[in-house]
Amino acid sequence: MADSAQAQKLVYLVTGGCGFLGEHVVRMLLQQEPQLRELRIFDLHLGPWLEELKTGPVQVTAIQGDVTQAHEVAAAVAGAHVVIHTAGLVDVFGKTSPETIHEVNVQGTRNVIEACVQTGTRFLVYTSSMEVVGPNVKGQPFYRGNENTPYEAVHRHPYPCSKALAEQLVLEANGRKVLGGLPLVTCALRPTGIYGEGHQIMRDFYHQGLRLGGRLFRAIPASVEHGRVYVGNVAWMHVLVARELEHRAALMGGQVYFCYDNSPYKSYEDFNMEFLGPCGLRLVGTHPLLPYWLLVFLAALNVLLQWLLRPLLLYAPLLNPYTLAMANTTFTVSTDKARRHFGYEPLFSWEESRTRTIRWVQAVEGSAQ
Ligand SMILES: NC(=O)c1ccc[n+]([C@@H]2O[C@H](COP(=O)([O-])OP(=O)(O)OC[C@H]3O[C@@H](n4cnc5c(N)ncnc54)[C@H](O)[C@@H]3O)[C@@H](O)[C@H]2O)c1
Ligand SMILES: C[C@@H](CO)CCC[C@@H](C)[C@H]1CC[C@H]2[C@@H]3[C@H](O)C=C4C[C@@H](O)CC[C@]4(C)[C@H]3CC[C@]12C
Repeated sequence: MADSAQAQKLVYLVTGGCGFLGEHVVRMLLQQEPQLRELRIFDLHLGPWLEELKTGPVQVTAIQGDVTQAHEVAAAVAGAHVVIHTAGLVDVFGKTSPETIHEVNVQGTRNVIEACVQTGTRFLVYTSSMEVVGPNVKGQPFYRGNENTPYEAVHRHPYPCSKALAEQLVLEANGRKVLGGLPLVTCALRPTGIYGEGHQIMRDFYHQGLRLGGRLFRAIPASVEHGRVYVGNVAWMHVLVARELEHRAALMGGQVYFCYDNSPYKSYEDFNMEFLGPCGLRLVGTHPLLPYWLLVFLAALNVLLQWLLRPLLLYAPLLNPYTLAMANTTFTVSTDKARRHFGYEPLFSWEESRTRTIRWVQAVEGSAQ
């Protein structure tokens, strides 16, 4: 693929290309992949910003479609050299049913794999998640672990269950013969908590802080480390993996890679303050202001309220037993596997990631006034 004879010859498909991560992958591909001839963007909801991309040298094809519909996926995949499958239902707040999460994340991924096999697409990059590993239901810490660190990955929540099943399907599909007889090459990227421009939960915390008079209240001990990675670096990893899969198929096929960069190890709340602080918010308390048992109680109460109110409205607050466990369990990554296997170095330094995210929050602030 590196031959100059093949310059501007490649067709890529990004599923979920209008999501938070997907948009960054799309923009990164257009900036950093000189061999791109056509970029297909497949999503349930197409963003208006796609229009501005259509004036460049690469043909941008927007496809409104549903990954749960095998025929729609097959039509989008046909003729693509590489598929980057980021589409998924990211729901840890009980907004959607477990069945729907399974349908989109697991059956949707199965449809993508089958479409590759049936139409002859050889390279598939899957956006998995740290949650495929943990934190597990026992709340055991994963302290600066890597892809080989032993950890009991046991889940009950529909979202991590679905991501784990989908990842397994993708890895097992590595080596399957696609139309034409050549082997499918797959791999999975596992981001930790992604942050950056477009991060909805950061926006929610920001607005919550504004409603509380510029304050947020510490709920989680500062000593609990939570892994975070900048969206631009996650997108860059996807671009690199997609590019290198053909050249290093034997090494990279069937592999998993955590997504990492130089973002500091901090608690979830302290990390958010790196951006919300410069935007005028203050985190009150050096220790959690409420005892942990009370948070557990409030989280359980939210589940009950969600269930009681379901016939009337969707009550989906940030705090529930699962999100509390996630925020309250150390889970951080320290690895260089991506560097060793495909030469990954973060494209954005921590300072730049931070500055970009702060600028984005400030713009959100401007637009909210
Ligand atoms: N946000 C994070 O912190 C994080 C961390 C680890 C992994 N991930 C994974 O990264 C991927 C992208 O997550 P995100 O945070 O950008 O979420 P997102 O919700 O912003 O983006 C997901 C996109 O998928 C699309 N989509 C959903 N259902 C679809 C369907 N049935 N058919 C077609 N498209 C559909 C949505 O419209 C959306 O544009 C997901 O697979 C998620 O599991 C996210
Ligand atoms: C107890 C609250 C007091 O402030 C804090 C609640 C925070 C939670 C809403 C978030 C804590 C950890 C987050 C998750 C994590 O960063 C990794 C994720 C993986 C990814 O695949 C999807 C998003 C998420 C589940 C992310 C969601 C929000 C948290 C649970």
